[in-house]
Amino acid sequence: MTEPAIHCRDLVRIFSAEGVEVQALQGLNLEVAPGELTALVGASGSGKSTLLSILSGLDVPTAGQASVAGFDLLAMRERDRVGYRRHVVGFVWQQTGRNLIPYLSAAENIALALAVARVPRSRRAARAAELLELLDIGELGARKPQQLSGGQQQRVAIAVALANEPEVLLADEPTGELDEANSALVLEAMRAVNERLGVTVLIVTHDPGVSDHVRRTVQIRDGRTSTETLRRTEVSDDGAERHIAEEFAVLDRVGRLQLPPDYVQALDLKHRVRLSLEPDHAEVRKGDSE
Ligand SMILES: Nc1ncnc2c1ncn2[C@@H]1O[C@H](COP(=O)(O)OP(=O)(O)OP(=O)(O)O)[C@@H](O)[C@H]1O
Repeated sequence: MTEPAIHCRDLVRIFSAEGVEVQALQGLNLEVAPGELTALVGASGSGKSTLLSILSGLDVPTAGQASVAGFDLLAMRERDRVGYRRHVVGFVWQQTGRNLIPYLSAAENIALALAVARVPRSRRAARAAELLELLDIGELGARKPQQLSGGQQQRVAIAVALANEPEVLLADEPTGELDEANSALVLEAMRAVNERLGVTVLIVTHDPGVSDHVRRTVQIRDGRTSTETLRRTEVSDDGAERHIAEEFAVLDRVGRLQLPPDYVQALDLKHRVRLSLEPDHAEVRKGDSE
């Protein structure tokens, strides 16, 4: 079996602020295969940014396991972390200002990232042009960020993030400051780089439009992965295409799963529930006898 590009097992991150403990991640499990394009969604405060900070090597988990492209994020020393951020992962942040240097042109921003990635000077201009072309903004290389639309800036940011040829591209709300049309272009660009370069992509987002661009959406609730939606297209005999989306609950390694809150509410489930094993399924029923 190939090793997952992203692997988190029982991941815990506890923040202590003024004597109060916040469990941002409470035993999160996630596997992303190499070359997969996955969206991570969840309510505000569910732990998405915390997870992304850990995966990008900016934050260290309290307990559990986390590895990206075979790099163990708990065991890594500070010096290795710098190398990891420089060579293994690429990031795109929500704020366009955090991604690009305002006084450099799009091509110069990419060339700078190439310099940091130690690409020889003689190859930088051609590589920058290639990346701009890949992102469909080949003609915009000479423009400074403020001369570009938000969507164009984020596409330059993707090119910058790809400069070091990362194995994994991480994006935190890359469409958070964009309108619907620009969001679609940026998500499409993510999909295109995933397909053409084979880079593994994980996008954290609130954007409901993301479902049109990714096959797998993982939902985080209260610091754990709770459900997943997988989409596929079926072509019937008469050639008609049908888009199918199926939602799954996630079962962890020891057999735990989270029931969706609307199920719990609809059946008024509390504290204890009855479980029974049927030939081809399991049943969950209200536990208390009336
Ligand atoms: N540095 C910190 N110190 C204390 N608590 C923190 C810290 N960072 C995050 N938290 C808490 O951890 C929980 C998860 O936060 P996180 O930012 O990961 O959520 P999120 O899903 O990314 O939310 P949003 O969608 O609003 O960005 C929240 O309760 C948050 O208040």
